[in-house]
Amino acid sequence: MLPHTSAHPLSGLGWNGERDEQFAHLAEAGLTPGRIARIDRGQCDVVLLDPDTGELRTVRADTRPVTTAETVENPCTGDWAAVDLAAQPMPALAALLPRTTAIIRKSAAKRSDGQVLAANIDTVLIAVSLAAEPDLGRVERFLALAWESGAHPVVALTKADLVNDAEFIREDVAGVAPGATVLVVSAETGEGLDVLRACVGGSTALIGQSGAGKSTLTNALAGTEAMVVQQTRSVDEKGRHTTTTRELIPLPGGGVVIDTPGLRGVGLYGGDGLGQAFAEIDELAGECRFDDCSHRTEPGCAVRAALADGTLPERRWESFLKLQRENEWIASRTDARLAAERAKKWKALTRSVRGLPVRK
Ligand SMILES: Nc1nc2c(ncn2[C@@H]2O[C@H](COP(=O)(O)OP(=O)(O)OP(=O)(O)O)[C@@H](O)[C@H]2O)c(=O)[nH]1
Ligand SMILES: [Zn+2]
Repeated sequence: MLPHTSAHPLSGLGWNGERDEQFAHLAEAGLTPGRIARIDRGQCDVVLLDPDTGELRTVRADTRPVTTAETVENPCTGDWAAVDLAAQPMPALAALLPRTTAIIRKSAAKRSDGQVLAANIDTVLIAVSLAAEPDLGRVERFLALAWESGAHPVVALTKADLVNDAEFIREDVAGVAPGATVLVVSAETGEGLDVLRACVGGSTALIGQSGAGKSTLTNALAGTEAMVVQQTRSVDEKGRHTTTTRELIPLPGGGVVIDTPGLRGVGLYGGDGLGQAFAEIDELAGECRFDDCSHRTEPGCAVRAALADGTLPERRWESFLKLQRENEWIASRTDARLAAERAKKWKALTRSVRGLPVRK
């Protein structure tokens, strides 16, 4: 087993002792750990430590061996995978490690399966431009999605150089973002970037509307060292391949930014992210006289009372109801079931790799 100190060559990409332990059986079977940087129709770019040179490199691998009909289980950017470098005709993914977090998008209104956009994210960085008045409903939607993923949300109000009441707007946004960090930044003047850097250790996924300043923020965070992962020859190809790691961008101080096209403009998918994004409504509902209060006509309704005296703004309540309606259709397919299935598959796989029972 590889030592899991901070000096581990993969630790900058998010590898840690827990993953090292999970991977032990697979390493014994001759597989190499790698982090998926990009998915592309049946294949992916995966960043791994070359077993021969000990250096990081990007390898093109076949994703089909770990692809199933359950789309939410399929490999995505940010997943840690076990790579079979010796597979023919090209390297192939042999297994995915269990995810710590995942950003999931429902694929179409009538279908109940989701698409995983990014996995193993520690922070969801929500970029919101100060160039126009922030759409609080949209911010709330992003926040619910972020909480839902299991990662911690940070809202970056970008382009602060364009306004002179940034702090005022920050307070407004912070008011609809309980539990989240809300920062004011400018890539133009450098304002707030140090604080932002301190907030985005580990793996950060970027979401936000087109033009919100996501690419600019990534560049500011990554600096000129963005491309430390060199493109090198893949095992079975003569030439250099042309794909880049631009969707999994290593940061100079360690950690990565994940910026994939799929993340740009995402919806919601089930669960209690909504409860966290609207924590004060959750709390109010707990104070209603009836446990199953629908907050419409019941006596002793704390939500109605808060709406009446203005402590709960009508806009905030409407926004909550709208997102809740969007979420309802998915309620029967819980994340718990998906997690259980994944754990089952994982056990079966490690067992088959090693031919031994797996420790719990
Ligand atoms: N004044 C000012 N302009 C900025 C700042 N950050 C970004 N911009 C500008 O805003 C525009 C959009 O920035 P991008 O970084 O491309 O935004 P994006 O979110 O990546 O946009 P998409 O790629 O469309 O999703 C560009 O013209 C940037 O130059 C800033 O801090 N200040
Ligand atoms: Zn109520």
